[in-house]
Amino acid sequence: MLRKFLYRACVQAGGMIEVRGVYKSFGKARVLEDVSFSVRNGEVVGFVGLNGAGKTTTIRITVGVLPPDAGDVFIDGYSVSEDKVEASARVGWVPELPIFESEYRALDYFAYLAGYYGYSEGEARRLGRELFERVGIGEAANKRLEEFSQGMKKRFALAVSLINDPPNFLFDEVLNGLDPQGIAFFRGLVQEFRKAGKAVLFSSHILSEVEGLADRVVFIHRGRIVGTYTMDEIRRRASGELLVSVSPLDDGAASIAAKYGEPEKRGNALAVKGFSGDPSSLVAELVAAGYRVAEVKRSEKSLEEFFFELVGLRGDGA
Ligand SMILES: Nc1ncnc2c1ncn2[C@@H]1O[C@H](COP(=O)(O)OP(=O)(O)OP(=O)(O)O)[C@@H](O)[C@H]1O
Repeated sequence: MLRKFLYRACVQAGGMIEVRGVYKSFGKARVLEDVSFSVRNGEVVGFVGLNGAGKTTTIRITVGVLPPDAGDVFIDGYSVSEDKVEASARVGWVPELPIFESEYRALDYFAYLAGYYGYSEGEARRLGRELFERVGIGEAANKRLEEFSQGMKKRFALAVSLINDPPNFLFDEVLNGLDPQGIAFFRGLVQEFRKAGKAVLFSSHILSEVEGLADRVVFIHRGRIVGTYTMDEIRRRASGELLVSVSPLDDGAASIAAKYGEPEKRGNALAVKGFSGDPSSLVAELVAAGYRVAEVKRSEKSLEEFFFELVGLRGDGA
């Protein structure tokens, strides 16, 4: 009780998602093991892992449609196990493959769902038209949901998740199936959410997809959290190495290079991992100290390589 009170005193408009020590098995297969992470208010967090890593299962537990075997999730301080109604009212969810009663017309079904949030029929229809316009399905209000493409279903699910303007959002592979216009719209929406202090978690199996959107990335592999990095850290680490062919290749050269990254000897060159700064300054420093520099080249490590390295796989997934 005190926790909730303190929590609400600290965070008013914004949201907060805290996943704590969650375990889940399906039959004998353990799918989540001690999964813990949090998303603070005003923060957009990418949830990245390969197919089958456990992203959807974590998200379903977080929104309260699947019970954890152990551990708990707190939404704005409310436990999804013990304060289910409060917790789920504070979170919007767009599932990976939204499934709706397909024979309904979009606006009719929206109005029916909005009824759960206390909207009258007329208010619900007004809100529906407004949100459909906002998410780009204004023209399709009277279409049957079975005629919707996967991308349109996602947009519809997004409109539904916006009904009560919750302070927390969970998007499962939301960019998958959206056209470029849809992706641009989603990026804009996430910016708005960030400004409004909402907590946003969105899953993807492609790290480069979350670039430009996420402030931080939580990596999951085989049901375990294997790392959490800010996007800046990822870029720094993935910005790669600078290979400097320098002679003599001695400790003095390495200590100069150490100002720019982590140097290690490789063949007749110094590989400076996590290089940051201007390569020409390093060259100038080496030359001023009496070294000869034959070649300098950057080996760009892509974001995907960073990810594969983190989870201990090669780029081909082997
Ligand atoms: N209801 C279920 N019954 C049995 N196994 C399940 C069930 N749901 C998920 N799994 C298994 O749990 C593991 C994690 O699945 P999950 O859908 O959470 O992964 P994911 O990271 O979301 O993958 P993707 O990127 O493919 O969507 C997989 O091995 C999957 O086969």
